[in-house]
Amino acid sequence: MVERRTPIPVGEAVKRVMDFSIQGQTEFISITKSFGRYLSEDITATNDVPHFDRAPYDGFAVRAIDTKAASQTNPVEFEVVDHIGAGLITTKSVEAFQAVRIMTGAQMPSECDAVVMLELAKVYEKDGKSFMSIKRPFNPGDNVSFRGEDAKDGDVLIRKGTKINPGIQAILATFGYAKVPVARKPIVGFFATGTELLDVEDPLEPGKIRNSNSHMIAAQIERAGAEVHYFGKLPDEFETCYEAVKQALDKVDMLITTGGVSVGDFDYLPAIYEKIKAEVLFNKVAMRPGSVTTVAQFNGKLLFGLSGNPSACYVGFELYTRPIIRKMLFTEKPHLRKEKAILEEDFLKANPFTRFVRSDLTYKEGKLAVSPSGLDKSNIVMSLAGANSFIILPGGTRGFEAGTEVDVLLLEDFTGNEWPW
Ligand SMILES: Nc1nc2c(c(=O)[nH]1)N[C@H]1C(S)=C(S)[C@@H](COP(=O)(O)OP(=O)(O)OC[C@H]3O[C@@H](n4cnc5c(N)ncnc54)[C@H](O)[C@@H]3O)O[C@H]1N2
Ligand code: MOO
Ligand SMILES: [Mg+2]
Repeated sequence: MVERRTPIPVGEAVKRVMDFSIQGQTEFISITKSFGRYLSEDITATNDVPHFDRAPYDGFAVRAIDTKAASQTNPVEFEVVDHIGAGLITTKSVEAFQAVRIMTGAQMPSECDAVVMLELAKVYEKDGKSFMSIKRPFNPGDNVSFRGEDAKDGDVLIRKGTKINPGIQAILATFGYAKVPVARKPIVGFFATGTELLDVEDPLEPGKIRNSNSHMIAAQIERAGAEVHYFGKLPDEFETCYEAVKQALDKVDMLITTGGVSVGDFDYLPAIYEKIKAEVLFNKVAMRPGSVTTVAQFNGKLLFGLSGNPSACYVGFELYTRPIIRKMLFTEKPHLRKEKAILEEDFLKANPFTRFVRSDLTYKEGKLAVSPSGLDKSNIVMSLAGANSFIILPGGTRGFEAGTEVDVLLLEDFTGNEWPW
């Protein structure tokens, strides 16, 4: 008698995975290697930025009070007592009707509170001394970039769990983070199972297919922010698969297999979980594709038995494996980000189970529009290339017409979503 499995709702399956106790770890890496990694601690300003008042223009630093009487008919003259560029500070004390020629980025002389742009000053020499004159008054603070205007010492600037982008790299450098606290990348191992599988470089043979899941999953692991550890492909042989899975578990933080997880005669994953005494969290989910997705735990490690069918495998990873990886990367929003979009074409199939349709989400005149990126069957590979999202069609619904607003999950987003969607 074939085993009967009871499907559980997607939300329950997600919860069982996310309740699994697994923590991220911090490592410190050079800032030069930190782009694209995830912060494991909040980043706080360690000083004011800028940490001194400075000139935002090339010009003359003056005391605003000395400029009050300046007008078109009454130029006011200043003696230029020093000349500084960025990185230098003046040693002069600026007295009434004196100015320092100052370049963008240089620290303001302490007595000065305004900068006259070069274009507004008339420059000349008299008796071997430098002078400039202006024909308009300035207020205190005019053309000054103030200490702390960009950030104040102690400000929390970036939350842990954020993916480091080029702007964050600039912030890390600004505050002297030569070593950056980032989440250690979880090591995600995986096997592709199936006697039918050929390697990419192999010529086709009758009954055999090239192993596409490995390359797809490797990229999904990387996109999720984890480290890929590919153990290779396995034939559908119980002992071989059992030994391989058992030994691989020591080398990884979690282990994925693709294929061999359904009720077929050569689907050995269920028996392997039993033999290693793994606790199965679920083995049937009310979703399409990916209903056979199985998750088990053994010795503090999760085992993801993803379907062999490419589309089902892809969806299973995004819904269950990616969020737990993201949790280990310290984010508070580990799930795929959900948005609403207008369905661009009819999708008239009924949905006994919740359906995750691989789809192409675009902007149309300021709104989000979405359409399936190919055939909606779990064995289909081609629809995956154009998929940047999943349309969620709830279980128990009949069909959806073009123009309907639907929920979509974003695959290329790195901010994420809290649970529930
Ligand atoms: N009697 C039943 N049969 C099936 C059921 C069921 O409930 N009762 N479920 C179906 C569903 S739904 C799915 S999904 C598949 C899941 O099968 P498995 O996860 O056991 O995967 P396999 O049987 O090993 O392979 C399925 C399919 O995928 C191809 N495959 C496998 N690995 C790869 C790979 N690395 N690259 C590309 N393609 C791969 C494989 O050749 C098969 O065609 O079971 C249904 N059957
Ligand atoms: O698990 Mo299967 O992918 O539902 O088609
Ligand atoms: Mg099978």
